[in-house]
Amino acid sequence: MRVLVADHPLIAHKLTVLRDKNTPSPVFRQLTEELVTLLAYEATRQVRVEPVNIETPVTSTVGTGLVKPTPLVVPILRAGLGMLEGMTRLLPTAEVGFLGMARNEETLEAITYAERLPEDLTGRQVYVLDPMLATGGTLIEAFKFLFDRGAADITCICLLAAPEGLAKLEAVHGARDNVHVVLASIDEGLNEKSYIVPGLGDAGDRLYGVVD
Ligand SMILES: O=P(O)(O)OC[C@H]1O[C@H](OP(=O)(O)OP(=O)(O)O)[C@H](O)[C@@H]1O
Ligand SMILES: O=c1cc[nH]c(=O)[nH]1
Ligand SMILES: [Mg+2]
Repeated sequence: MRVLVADHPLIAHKLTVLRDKNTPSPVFRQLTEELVTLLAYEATRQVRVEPVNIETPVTSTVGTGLVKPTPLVVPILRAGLGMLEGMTRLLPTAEVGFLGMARNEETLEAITYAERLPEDLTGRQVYVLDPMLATGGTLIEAFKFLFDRGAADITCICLLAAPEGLAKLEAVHGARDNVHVVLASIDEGLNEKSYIVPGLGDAGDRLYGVVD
């Protein structure tokens, strides 16, 4: 498993505004999209490409095309949905599948309440979108789902991770060279409610303004 924390002053700045409890939902949504586009630039470094022959107005040349089938992007509802637009802006031909998952805030168990993915993911590159990696329970379930269907490799883009969640993911997938996590920040840790500290609060609530 490879973990990459994107190191860029604009990412740090946008993340700071996102963390601020006074940032309203419309600004939060806009910043989330912008951050994802910046992180996606790093996360897609290993996207599969092949040579393609094209004609420019001047001559024939060999360029670069995405290998088909193109990658599958999987936002984890709700909060991951706020990252979709920022991702598809960079990868407009990607297909999109959906996983609806919610963490039970008492047991911290991740429950899957919706799934709309291709049955067969054999050989596919998959990009999972979820802003928060807290205990890691949600991503471990999501990755299991995708690998069980044959996904070849998984790159997850998150905004924040807690060291505890990363360690849990590492314990399950550490030996794999086909799991990548791209982040804007590794925060200090989890509080007594397993929220990320300093964090940004509940990402779904802040994106959509509904407190659950
Ligand atoms: O690493 P974990 O401890 O599993 O927690 C992280 C999960 O919690 C949040 O979703 P939530 O369950 O709040 O659902 P929501 O997106 O509908 O708000 C977040 O978007 C992750 O999916
Ligand atoms: O800090 C956290 C932890 C889980 N889910 C969130 O949205 N935020
Ligand atoms: Mg939530």
